[in-house]
Amino acid sequence: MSCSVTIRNLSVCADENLLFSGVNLNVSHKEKIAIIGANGSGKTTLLETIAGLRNASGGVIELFHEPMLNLDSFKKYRGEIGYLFQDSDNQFIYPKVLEDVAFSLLSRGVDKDEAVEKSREILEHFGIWHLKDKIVFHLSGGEKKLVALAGVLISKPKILLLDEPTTALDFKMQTRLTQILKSLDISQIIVSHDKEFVRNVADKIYYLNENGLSEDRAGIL
Ligand SMILES: Nc1ncnc2c1ncn2[C@@H]1O[C@H](COP(=O)(O)OP(=O)(O)OP(=O)(O)O)[C@@H](O)[C@H]1O
Repeated sequence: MSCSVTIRNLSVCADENLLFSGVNLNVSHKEKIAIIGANGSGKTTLLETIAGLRNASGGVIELFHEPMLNLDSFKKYRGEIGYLFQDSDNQFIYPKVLEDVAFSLLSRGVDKDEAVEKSREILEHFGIWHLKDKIVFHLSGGEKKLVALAGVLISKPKILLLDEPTTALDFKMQTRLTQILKSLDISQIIVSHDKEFVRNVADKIYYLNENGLSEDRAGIL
């Protein structure tokens, strides 16, 4: 089976302290997996390392079967990886919703009318077209999350990394997000404390601690 992300014996330090070691993971083409674990166990750090935003201390990350030998190697796949940050405010580049969602297409040279049309499509699909002229920083936490996700998905990444996607979402928004993620036929790595949500979305759930990832095969976590 074709794997989008393969991790072998990964270890990562923060401030020279070993956070975790022995992390092994295969995320196949279109597979959805979730990572849970205690506060401070390194879930966000692991996602950042997979995205090439920080250095590993040891081990190998392969994207699309190609080993990422240094942070420069990740550049080739930057357009294939979508990253939804834990704090949506870190995601926004433009002050207005429509401009922000269109940004990644415009930055790739897509013509303005086409970028606006694609933005309209995704905002309508998410049920938030009415927010198009709002200032992103004035939105509710849940609205911000959906706008940020629209901005990530508009460029059609092949791998989606999501850090605590349900934070600030009420039940209705969470249901909407669950439907959106389940309908996406791309590889997803979801970091979350929300076990019910990940059971609904993910094919596999892993628990992270300092000794690596263990899969919750029995469904007891
Ligand atoms: N750039 C950094 N410099 C120093 N320490 C860091 C850095 N990034 C993360 N850490 C530390 O590494 C540890 C793991 O942080 P991380 O955010 O990855 O954990 P987490 O499992 O995502 O936590 P939470 O569930 O609370 O979001 C924390 O103790 C954090 O303070």
